[in-house]
Amino acid sequence: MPRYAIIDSDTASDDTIAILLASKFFKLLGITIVAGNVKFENEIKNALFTVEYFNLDVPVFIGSSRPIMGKWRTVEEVHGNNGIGDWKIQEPKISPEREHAVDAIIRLSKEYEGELEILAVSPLTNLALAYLKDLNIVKRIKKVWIMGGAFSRGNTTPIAEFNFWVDPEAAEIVLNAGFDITIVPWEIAEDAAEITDDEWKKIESINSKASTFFINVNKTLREYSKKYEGRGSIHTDSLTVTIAYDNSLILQQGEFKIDVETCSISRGAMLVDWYNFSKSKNAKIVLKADKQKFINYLFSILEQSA
Ligand SMILES: O=c1[nH]cnc2c1ncn2[C@@H]1O[C@H](CO)[C@@H](O)[C@H]1O
Repeated sequence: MPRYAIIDSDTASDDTIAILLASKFFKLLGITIVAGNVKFENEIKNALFTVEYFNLDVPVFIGSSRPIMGKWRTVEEVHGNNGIGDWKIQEPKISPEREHAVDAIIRLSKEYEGELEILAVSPLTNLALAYLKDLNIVKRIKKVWIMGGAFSRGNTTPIAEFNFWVDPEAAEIVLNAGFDITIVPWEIAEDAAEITDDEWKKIESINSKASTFFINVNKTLREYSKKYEGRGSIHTDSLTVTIAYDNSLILQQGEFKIDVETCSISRGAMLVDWYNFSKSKNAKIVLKADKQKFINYLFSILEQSA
């Protein structure tokens, strides 16, 4: 039985690998683009390039080019000016679909009612807008996997992770809509999705079409991580997609009421109601993930010279 998914992506560096993994693990019905990591035109181009490079038969839908309310900044310093390590690529020959991403999410949720999973490795703007346009989407979508939120070690502000920080209002809307949600937070990925020097060298030496792609698109991410965070690059989006595919990667999880702070200095912070003061729960959260299993999946796909 195939599993059906849409990946929602602000396509830069690790997002492209998450797209590749998702296309292997799921019947991928679409890539929906949302504002986040880098200039919007470059995100679209990176998604199209990924589809073309790996010959994927997956449509790309353009979504929201800005968050719902707040101001945000793109992070070219993390991903490279073009979002993929400044790799000089040719203009993709394929084009995005004319249908808007929000409409595509709503339509596909009807066509694949009860079977569609959303892999949200991005700010949650598109999904929030789809929900606001059609509240019944909640009943039709099987599962929402979210890469987002930090417990207390933010990668964008001292307390906020990038995806929640870019559009905290969207995150708050999605978290409280009633979806079946599992969140993979930043710190969990720091532990389970770091590519060390050793692993980076091993990937280089695979020398397949996919490993060459991996090294090129993640070059700036790696340099940034080494220089500013003092370790290897963190492949959170790829980890989230792999966890969605194989739940045995989850070594520990909990279910809590989770909110996102939308005010001033703590904007984008994830609030976990550890002691259940609110007497309610709205999402599961991964607390520990299996790094070895993740690496095995990643390497096995990079070794297939697609
Ligand atoms: O410094 C960073 N390291 C890794 N990913 C980042 C960084 N900044 C933004 N992102 C993006 O935000 C999510 C993780 O927070 C990922 O989805 C990634 O695409």
